[in-house]
Amino acid sequence: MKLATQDLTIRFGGHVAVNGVTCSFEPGTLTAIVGPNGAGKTTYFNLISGQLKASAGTVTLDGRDLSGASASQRTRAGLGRAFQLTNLFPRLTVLENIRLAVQAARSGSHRHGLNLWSVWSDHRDLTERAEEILEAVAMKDKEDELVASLPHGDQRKLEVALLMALDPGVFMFDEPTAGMNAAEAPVILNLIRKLKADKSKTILLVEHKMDVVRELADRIIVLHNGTLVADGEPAAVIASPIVQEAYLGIAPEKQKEAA
Ligand SMILES: Nc1ncnc2c1ncn2[C@@H]1O[C@H](COP(=O)(O)OP(=O)(O)OP(=O)(O)O)[C@@H](O)[C@H]1O
Repeated sequence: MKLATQDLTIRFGGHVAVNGVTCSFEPGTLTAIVGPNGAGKTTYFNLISGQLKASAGTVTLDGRDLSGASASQRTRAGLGRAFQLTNLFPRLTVLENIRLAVQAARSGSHRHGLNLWSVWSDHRDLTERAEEILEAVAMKDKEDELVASLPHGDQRKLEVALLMALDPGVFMFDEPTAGMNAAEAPVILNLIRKLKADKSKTILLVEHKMDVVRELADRIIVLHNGTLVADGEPAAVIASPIVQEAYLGIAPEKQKEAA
């Protein structure tokens, strides 16, 4: 799905946190969003996903204007953001949570009425799909554990699993490996690599780790003080003076020395 923002802006009192950002994101492309702390990256995500209402500007998905839509309406329209755990059911197991998400994603396309055979076979299909997803995030061995009892890294992996289960057109990841250990992070990066291979998906990634950005991004956009200051092919954007200075903190004279 094609996602676009037009003049997207939000003010908090006198502070403009996102300032007239116009940008579009195409299927089959992973765009990394980088910028210094406080640049407006998470706020931009919140405006796209509907957690925050814009002061001005629009968000469209395949040309459909979602600016007035709630966060859950945007999710239904195909915008997928890695969920916070408040969206999970803490007293259900890992498998039950993922199965519910798979079911939510399929509802509408699988209506069989009250036929016990189809209810049973649906249940089996949903469980199989949920188990596949748990396998992909290396959590199959935890499927019977209660979500509330999971350590932090597993909870983060489960957020990604939930997003996979919902199978949106647009995937939005906000520092997906933050707080993960050395064994957990590669699992998530691998999943994002696989998603990239599915050319129908549009992927947005807010990420501070430049090695991850270099490897995964097809394109980088840079936010600085809420404004879009660079947009393009990764090598060119990383090499640009504005990124060297504003993001990597290298002063212009040091850039000359480094060159
Ligand atoms: N709800 C809010 N009320 C007031 N100011 C806010 C609010 N949310 C964000 N801001 C401000 O907007 C600016 C952008 O914040 P944001 O969290 O989007 O930056 P970021 O680029 O994601 O930073 P980081 O890399 O540290 O996560 C900051 O100055 C922040 O203090």
